[in-house]
Amino acid sequence: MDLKTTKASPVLADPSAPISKSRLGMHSSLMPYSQTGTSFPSTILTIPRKKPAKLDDVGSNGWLEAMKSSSPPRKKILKDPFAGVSSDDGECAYHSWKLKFPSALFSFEKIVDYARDKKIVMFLDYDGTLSPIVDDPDRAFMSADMRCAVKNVAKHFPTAIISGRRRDMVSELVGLTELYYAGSHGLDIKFPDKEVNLFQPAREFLPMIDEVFRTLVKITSDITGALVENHKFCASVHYRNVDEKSWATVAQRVHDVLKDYPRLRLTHGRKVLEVRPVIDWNKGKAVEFLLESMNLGNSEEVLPIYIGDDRTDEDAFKVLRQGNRGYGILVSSVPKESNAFFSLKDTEEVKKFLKSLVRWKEKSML
Ligand SMILES: O=P(O)(O)OC[C@H]1O[C@H](O[C@H]2O[C@H](CO)[C@@H](O)[C@H](O)[C@H]2O)[C@H](O)[C@@H](O)[C@@H]1O
Repeated sequence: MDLKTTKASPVLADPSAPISKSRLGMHSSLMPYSQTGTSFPSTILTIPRKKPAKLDDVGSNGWLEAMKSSSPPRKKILKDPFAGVSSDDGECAYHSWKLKFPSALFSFEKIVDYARDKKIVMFLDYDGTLSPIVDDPDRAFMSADMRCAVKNVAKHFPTAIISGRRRDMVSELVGLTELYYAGSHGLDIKFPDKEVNLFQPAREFLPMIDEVFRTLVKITSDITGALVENHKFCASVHYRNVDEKSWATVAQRVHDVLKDYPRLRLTHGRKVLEVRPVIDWNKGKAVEFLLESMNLGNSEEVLPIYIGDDRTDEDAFKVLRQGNRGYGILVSSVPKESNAFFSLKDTEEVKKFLKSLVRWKEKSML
């Protein structure tokens, strides 16, 4: 582990110690609906050696179901709670869903009213949040206008990009050196404008990920449309461009490879299978770590806002919700179960929200 910049260590000495309400920065008054859970998840890092439970075929362990429901088309009945319940009357379902997850644009006054005496810290996912979902992951570019919006946000609030992509790739796509970057689902963190200051809690997994990446490339090479990306601390197997009839083959082959790697696990993203180290670290832990590193982890005066569209963003939403510490905003145009508080429909609405925040801040400074 290489940790050079932070004053506060992310590793808590006693994760079971009680945490006071003031430390949590409780602010239930603005919650759109009732909150549960007040315990602060510790940022302590553990690397379990235990073999995770695995089932023998992808049909029986829900992989296929999860694959079918990821990134769902609007007009489809879906059972997965993370996938939504859209149907032919999808519009209607979407509107009633928004009663539970109100639009962050519609609730903007409420949000900034609450933020008035607080320091906002902005966390942004990349794919599906800053750049629209496209078929080719290499062509997921954010618009110049979005870049400008993020740049302006970062002038006023500490801003971090938290992505499943490898850090150097996402930082190149965003192209703003003044931001914090957490790549590989938070496993590779870099502070702004500093070349060497990194936090990489899964360094020991590098050779293993590299090896598994090569194997995944090999075993999917005959599946038309399959694409494997090496994200340094994790690997992604894309099936967005694979004929649905072959999804079971993709799943089974990835599953078979993972049998030989008990220290790796699989998570589901949007038409992507993500192979990650079995360590107690995720986007939520990265958010906690970054707040601590900024010396902003322990205050009622801080309001973290996290915007993301994916299941992996749920870990971050959960952290903000469990501690009632800040706001998760889910980007989705279909109803989905989520730990977020608010919603935005798409990247255009994300941009509007960011611009509104900048306008509000600049006005408040006059
Ligand atoms: O955490 P994120 O920044 O949201 O990254 C998650 C994954 O994003 C990318 O894949 C997704 O976007 C692609 C481009 O729009 C799309 O083709 C793909 O189907 C989506 O899953 C990235 O390529 C993955 O490696 C990331 O894990």
